[in-house]
Amino acid sequence: MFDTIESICRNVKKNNAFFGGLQLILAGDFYQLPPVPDQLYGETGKFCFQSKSFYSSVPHHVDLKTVFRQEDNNLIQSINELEKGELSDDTVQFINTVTKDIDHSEETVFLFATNYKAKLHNHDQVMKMEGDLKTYKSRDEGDAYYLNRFQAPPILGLKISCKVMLVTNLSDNLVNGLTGRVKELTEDHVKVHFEMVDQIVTIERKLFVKFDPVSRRALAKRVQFPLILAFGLTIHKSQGMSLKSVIIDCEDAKIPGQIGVALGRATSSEQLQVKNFKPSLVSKHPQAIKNFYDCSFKPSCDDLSCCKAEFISRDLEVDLFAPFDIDNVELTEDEDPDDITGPENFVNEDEPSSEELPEFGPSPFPEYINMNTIVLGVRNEYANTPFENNISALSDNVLQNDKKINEWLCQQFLSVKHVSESNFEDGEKAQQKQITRFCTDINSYLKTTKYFESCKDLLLHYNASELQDGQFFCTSILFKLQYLEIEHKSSLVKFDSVIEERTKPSKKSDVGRGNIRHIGGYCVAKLKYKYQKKVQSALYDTNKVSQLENARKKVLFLSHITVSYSDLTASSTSTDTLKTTHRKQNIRQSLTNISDVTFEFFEKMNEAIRNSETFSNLH
Ligand SMILES: Nc1ncnc2c1ncn2[C@@H]1O[C@H](COP(=O)(O)OP(=O)(O)OP(=O)(O)O)[C@@H](O)[C@H]1O
Repeated sequence: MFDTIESICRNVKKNNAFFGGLQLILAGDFYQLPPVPDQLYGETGKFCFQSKSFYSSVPHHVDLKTVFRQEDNNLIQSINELEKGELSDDTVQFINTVTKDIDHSEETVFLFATNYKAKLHNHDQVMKMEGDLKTYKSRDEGDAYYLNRFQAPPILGLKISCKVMLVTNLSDNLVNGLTGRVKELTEDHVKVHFEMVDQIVTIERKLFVKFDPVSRRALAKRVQFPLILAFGLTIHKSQGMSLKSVIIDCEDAKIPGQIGVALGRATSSEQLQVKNFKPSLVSKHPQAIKNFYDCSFKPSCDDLSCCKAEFISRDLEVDLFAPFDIDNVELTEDEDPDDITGPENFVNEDEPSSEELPEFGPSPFPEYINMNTIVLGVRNEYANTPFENNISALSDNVLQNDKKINEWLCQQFLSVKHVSESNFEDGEKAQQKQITRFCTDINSYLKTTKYFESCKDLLLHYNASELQDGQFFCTSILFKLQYLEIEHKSSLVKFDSVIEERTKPSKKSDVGRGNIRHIGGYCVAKLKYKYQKKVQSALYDTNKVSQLENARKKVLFLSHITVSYSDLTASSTSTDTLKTTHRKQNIRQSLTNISDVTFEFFEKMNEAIRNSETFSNLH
């Protein structure tokens, strides 16, 4: 973003100095909330000091050290430590002193870590107010994913006197984030009194568009009043505000700096209440920020002549700091147990050469493969079908021990054996996972040109009138070979011991158990998302009160069985499973982690599924 703005300014001003020669003063605190990535615009969430042109165009760096918003030193120290993710005992102690209920007033603002909680709070507050509720449904068009991300809501429920916030810039002083109270509600407009600018403004519906810069078309459009309820806000939305009375709910806060930003809104600790705080919710920013602040490369502000420097392209190559790449997750080199041997692997394997083929003569097949039985089985399968005659004719050749078809059968048997050897451990009973891989590889083999050509050669040799029928014959043989191989591999251990092993406590590997934990977390996250959507679709609808209550309870329950990643690492007794869950999560650990008790539930469920499998239904 920073580089783009720099380049646009240069182009607009037709001046090759940085930012087209414009003078800039940038103010910011990188220890607050990190940038929000936007895939559509190629924004990876990097900090602006990681932009190529930052150091050349903004050489002077001044630390502002005087705090004006707050006077209470305990509060100031706590905010600083919370933002940096370095908590002292004093700060934890201070937060414990601000957990008591405060007296609510009209001024009190509730802050939440998630949109879901803020929306619910606003719904509850407006429903509690006296007066008629007026709902405004948005007119939507386009992709649901982008529609969900518009600030203006799909249903806006308002009452006279309710607290609202502008979510767009209407003029120089009517800006995004300005709060006010509703004075009048009509079909076409909403009148709002904005106390800060002391203005009563008539607000009309506005068009919101999410534009795709690549295809140059709108992905989603929404027509709605540019307002949201503002009894409760997300911490993100509260950035920049000063609040005289604030209640902060820390539940689900997981972004570095988030709780610090929330406490940083309070002007004093008297009218500050912090709920659901746990030190484990506080995480650190990337090291790149510390590097930025520690940097000694800070020319004084006495000589600003360097700021007049012309744009020199090589300056853009200067890279003083190792870039922080949010996508650069360190993955372990473990082999992913979910990976299955892809078709390419098999296709690239050399097929058994003809020299390896057993001599034609006495049966070259082991005792568990009886070609006559296989071929008769295939013949029976196609009895009373249009393919019956062709398949019978081919079968006859096998039954007459004809050389060509026996060679073909040997070749196919060797191929199946070859795949079997690469999937099953020698002399050990086949596991379900190995069987799945084996079947996948056989399927891949059936798609190879070599297999196709060998069938064609065979069928042309016998003048099979319908090549397609012949293909059915060949493939059926292959499937029967596959089945017999699986049966053989599964029978290496006696059935009794299979049952015994299945009823024994699980002996799965750490990776296997980690996978169960990860899948469990995924299921919980999906369910939670589903019920959150149900809740949101029932807001402000008096016909859906029970649906709302029901779904709300489910979300609450699902929230209770999830834990933050740091809590999990600190308290889990199944730490062996965490390596896998960590590997499967992205750098922010934003996937849902389940508690140990919930994990045990999923493990038992998995065990029950395994136990319900029997030898007879393996195929
Ligand atoms: N020099 C000053 N003298 C008196 N008051 C000041 C001064 N600078 C800022 N303030 C007051 O301090 C409060 C916070 O200022 P401001 O919003 O600029 O800080 P900020 O660093 O942007 O805060 P944040 O990033 O945490 O939102 C405001 O109420 C502002 O009026």
